[in-house]
Amino acid sequence: MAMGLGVEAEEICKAYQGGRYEVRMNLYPPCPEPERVIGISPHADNSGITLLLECGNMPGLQFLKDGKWVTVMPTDDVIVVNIGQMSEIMSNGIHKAPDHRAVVNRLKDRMSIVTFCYPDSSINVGPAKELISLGNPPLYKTLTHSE
Ligand SMILES: O=C(O)CCC(=O)C(=O)O
Ligand SMILES: [Fe+2]
Repeated sequence: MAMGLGVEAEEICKAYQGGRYEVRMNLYPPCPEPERVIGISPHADNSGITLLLECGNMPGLQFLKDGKWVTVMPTDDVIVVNIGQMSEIMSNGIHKAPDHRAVVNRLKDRMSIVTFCYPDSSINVGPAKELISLGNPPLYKTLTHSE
């Protein structure tokens, strides 16, 4: 990601050296009235990146794209990599932390295993200095992950 942005990788890596990984397992039981229920409400992750495994070939994960919910079809041996808000800040908005949600279905259980990669909670994270110039002001505050 640093290479793609043309910024110093060391700065970004430093923030993750004392970082934290959090694993969450979500289980969505089948629901007789799925259209009246939401599995996880729309949100953006506050991680740096999120690694998401959809288990059991049951779709449910949706991302908001151009105002429409788009389903991510589970694919064998594939991990979905999602951008979190801390990366949106570091990239000064070039990488977006997209809104997503999970819906339920009436047929069977769905499970996802999600790993959130967080920067060091006490390190200051702000837009990378290489991305800031007179014409490109910082669009985000510099803050720590706990803030
Ligand atoms: O279960 C899913 O596919 C989405 C889970 C999710 O977005 C989350 O745990 O933050
Ligand atoms: Fe999420």
